[in-house]
Amino acid sequence: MPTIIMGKLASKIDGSIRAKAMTFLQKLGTDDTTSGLHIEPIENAADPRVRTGRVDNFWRAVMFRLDSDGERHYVIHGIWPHDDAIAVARRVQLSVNPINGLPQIAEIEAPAERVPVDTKSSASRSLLVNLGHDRTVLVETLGLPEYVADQALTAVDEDAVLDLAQQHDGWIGTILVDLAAGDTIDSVVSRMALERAMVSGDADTDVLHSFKRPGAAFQYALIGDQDELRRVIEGGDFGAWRIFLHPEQRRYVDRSYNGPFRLSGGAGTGKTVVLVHRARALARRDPDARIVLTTFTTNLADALSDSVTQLDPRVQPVKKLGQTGVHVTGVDALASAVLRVAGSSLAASVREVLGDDRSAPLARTAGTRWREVVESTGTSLLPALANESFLSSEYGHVVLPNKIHDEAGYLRVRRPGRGVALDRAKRSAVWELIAAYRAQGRIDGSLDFAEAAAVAAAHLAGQTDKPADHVLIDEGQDLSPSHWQLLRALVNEHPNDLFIAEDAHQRIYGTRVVLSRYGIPIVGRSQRLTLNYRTTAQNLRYAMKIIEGGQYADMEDEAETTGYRSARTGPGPEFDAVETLSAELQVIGDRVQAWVEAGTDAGTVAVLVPDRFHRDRVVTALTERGVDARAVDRDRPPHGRVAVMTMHRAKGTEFSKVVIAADRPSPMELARLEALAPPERVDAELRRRSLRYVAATRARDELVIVTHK
Ligand SMILES: Nc1ncnc2c1ncn2[C@@H]1O[C@H](COP(=O)(O)OP(=O)(O)OP(=O)(O)O)[C@@H](O)[C@H]1O
Repeated sequence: MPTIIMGKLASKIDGSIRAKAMTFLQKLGTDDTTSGLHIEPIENAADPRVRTGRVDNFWRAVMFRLDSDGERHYVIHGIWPHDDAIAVARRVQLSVNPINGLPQIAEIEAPAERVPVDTKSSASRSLLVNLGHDRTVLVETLGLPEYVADQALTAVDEDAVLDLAQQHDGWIGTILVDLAAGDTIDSVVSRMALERAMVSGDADTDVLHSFKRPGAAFQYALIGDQDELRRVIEGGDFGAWRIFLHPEQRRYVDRSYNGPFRLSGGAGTGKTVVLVHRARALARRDPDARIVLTTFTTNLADALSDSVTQLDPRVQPVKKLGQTGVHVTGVDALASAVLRVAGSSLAASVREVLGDDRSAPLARTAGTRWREVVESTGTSLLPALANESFLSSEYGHVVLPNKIHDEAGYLRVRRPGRGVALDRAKRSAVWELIAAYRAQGRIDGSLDFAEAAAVAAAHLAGQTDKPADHVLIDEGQDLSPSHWQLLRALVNEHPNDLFIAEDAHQRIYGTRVVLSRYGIPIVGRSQRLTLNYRTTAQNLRYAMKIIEGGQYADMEDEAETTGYRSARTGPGPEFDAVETLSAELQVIGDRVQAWVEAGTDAGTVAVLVPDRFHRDRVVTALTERGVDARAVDRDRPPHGRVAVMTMHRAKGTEFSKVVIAADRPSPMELARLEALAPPERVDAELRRRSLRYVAATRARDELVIVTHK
């Protein structure tokens, strides 16, 4: 039975022939002598291994046949109309790159067709020359084909190198993107896992070996079975993440870590993809393992769960914490699950954390409680401290994790990283409010979300028999100290216990956490992803400007860096300035309607707005114009309808085309910010910027920003 090696290019099959291509490839993978396939060599072909096959009367597949150790492989290069396919088949040549050992398909052109490049005259204006590169290093260290190196060396700026990268799928394009972003040669070699070719032959065995190198996996996949084949073909470009992993992603999926590991990376750099693949890899490696895949909200968990099933239908997420398999859930739901099964033994943990009892620990305290307490308690504190934002953060970062029960304990406790300094009198006044908050909780018998996580953590900390073997966490930047205590307590300390994905620039909730303060030392086990797969270079530049200059720090308390790059290009973001709300609704309607009327699937369009009030107005305005739009809240974005959602809800989603209604803060919001203590205000400003950054990075292709004059 021949093995199919699917190229990424070939997986982007025209929708109209997808079903026929599937039938063709299925038959080929079963028996290449099946009648009707017409697997034929081509006369005078540049590569004697090239074959064409009959998909239907009109379409032909172009492939390479490789025979090694009695096994046959077909590398699928692509599918074209008959005459084009023959022409392509004549001129393509498969070889092993003699420098980096990766497979390379070159098109042998007539000499006149390739315009000679004058690298000398353009050298002074060349981006890559100015970055210190020359032809020798591009060709002899990285293995770029000579003509690609020459073209790259004449490109004057980043855009010109990216344009060239667009013409080369796979490792050549990816290396060019890295070079355009200013990477050193050493870091390109390491990111792409380039290794010197061991054998420089082009025998079938050598070529086959080249397809199995990590650097080739981003472009080629050895298809194991018919189901996988179907997923590759049906998924097309949108499904590429399931099959074609960048060597860097592959490394983080497969590698074993001797303790908690942190993977950071900007929006769209494939962090979630790594988590989902890693969950599957862990489940495959140990079918008895209990794997928890968690994130900040239930919506995000639903999306993660969908991705696990899309990646591999055999890894069906399991419903209950503690079951063998992959359990996908929001972190607060995780806390509730622990409390539910704890039963009567919970009382001791509640007392340990809060110093008192709760009669209904499964009920959640209302989110308005801090405000009510401040309003109903006469306090000597200035509004800069007597507000929900400061108090809930102080409670969550200092009081709960340290299990403080009384004023004396609060007066003694260290408050690292809290920014706002508190003298003794202020601490006493803060404690008075905290005590009032707790007293109300006692009356209700309930716990708030942070308390629930802290109690669940305390309950698990006392157990040796943990409910999980591996915990994988997405959106780590938004989690609170008690979430981290819970996650730490969920799994014993051992290799591959915690794997954390985070992006400091996308923290839109809560206050920053330093992991080592909550029993999660990373020490040297952290890496960053920098290649953005979602956003075009043009839109990425706009998004990066939003966070430029902000003092962001990561979960190890180090300044967060950027240096993100995109392999995709497209139109730059467009801006519409309006004066009134009705003008804004008009502009949003015009943009969305134009896209839909031009044939864009409405389900790939989204409008992102600051709040729910705004959202409902946009939905009404779009509906009145006859555009099928829906407000998205707890449910998944609708198929075939324009999604309208808050920027907070948009976290973790992506669309082809996005309109952002970038409202100015309301006078009330400005007054609220103004009243905060300076460090809190600085942090609130960072979160506001992060929210705009999150929104600006949701579009794959086109972005429109509607601003107020
Ligand atoms: N190896 C890959 N090949 C093709 N597409 C990929 C690859 N890895 C990720 N993608 C795509 O890039 C997009 C972003 O990936 P993902 O959601 O994992 O990024 P992220 O870093 O978690 O983003 P965010 O932080 O914005 O949620 C998705 O559309 C995903 O399918």
